[in-house]
Amino acid sequence: MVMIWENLTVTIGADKKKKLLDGVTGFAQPGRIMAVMGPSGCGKTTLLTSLAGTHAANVAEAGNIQIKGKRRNLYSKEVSFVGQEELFLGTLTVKETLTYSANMRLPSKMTKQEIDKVVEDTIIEMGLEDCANSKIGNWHLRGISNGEKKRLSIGLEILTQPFVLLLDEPTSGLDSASAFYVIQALSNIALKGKIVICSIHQPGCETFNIFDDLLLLSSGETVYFGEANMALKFFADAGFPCPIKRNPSDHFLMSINLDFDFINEALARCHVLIRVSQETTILMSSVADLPCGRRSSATDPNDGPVLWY
Ligand SMILES: Nc1ncnc2c1ncn2[C@@H]1O[C@H](COP(=O)(O)OP(=O)(O)OP(=O)(O)O)[C@@H](O)[C@H]1O
Repeated sequence: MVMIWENLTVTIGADKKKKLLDGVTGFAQPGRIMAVMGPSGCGKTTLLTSLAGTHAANVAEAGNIQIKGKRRNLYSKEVSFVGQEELFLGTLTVKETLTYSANMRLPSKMTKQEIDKVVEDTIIEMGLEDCANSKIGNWHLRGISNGEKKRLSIGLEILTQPFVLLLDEPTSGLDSASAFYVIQALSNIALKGKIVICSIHQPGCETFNIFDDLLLLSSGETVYFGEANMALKFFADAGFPCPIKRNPSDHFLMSINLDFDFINEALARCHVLIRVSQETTILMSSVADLPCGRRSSATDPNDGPVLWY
């Protein structure tokens, strides 16, 4: 019941020499929310659009993406992608926008009452009750807040109940409290048995703590992939302890930015950065049997880093 991406390589150019992603491997489980982090330009959006099957026409993709044991189908309704762009009709209210989209996208055999129920549930799930009847707004009409717009974008995608929800920086431009609220809402969606993966830039401590899993990228390569709460130990073991009072996510990015070759070498010495290998392939094929949901090991402080490949 997992989503797997194996040896994912994305290149541009006729000669396919420039690699935007270089053999990235990982998996995501239902019931868990994963953060994709890394410096600007490291390939976060590229990874998410590849997983969603919506990458630009000028890039070439190689590798294997599977959902529930089957190769990802580009036209599958199981995967939804929420990009950074928000395109709304400013003169419609939040509820009108959701109702319009629900009528267009939900099965035509559904009755008006059933569609209204889906819209109401989505409004509650995304905490949009207070602004349900407010106009979204545009350049000359003051409307809902940026945080509410982000939650509306997510609401539009969860109308169809996708199994996998991919989001590109759902908290960009939000203050820390609004960002926390958005990620909390996404975590609640994951808890309903969905896979949620989102890129995020330097979340605050409280927001970071919501994430179950973390994928850290640098220059299109994996630096860390595992449980989010084990990343600090991972970096400390590799010789990059997080100073007291520094935000962990700041620390990861600062360490990566030091010198990728240096950190890569240090991490490899610790036998924790393991590149795609024969063993990985075997391990990857066995993750399909993992149970869904948050694992008890995440709460056991005596456990070492759980490295999934
Ligand atoms: N279609 C494309 N054509 C050419 N170059 C591209 C294309 N898509 C991405 N890139 C380049 O690939 C690299 C990774 O881009 P990507 O948008 O995935 O990074 P990111 O980690 O999401 O960055 P940011 O945090 O700044 O949004 C960048 O150098 C970008 O310029």
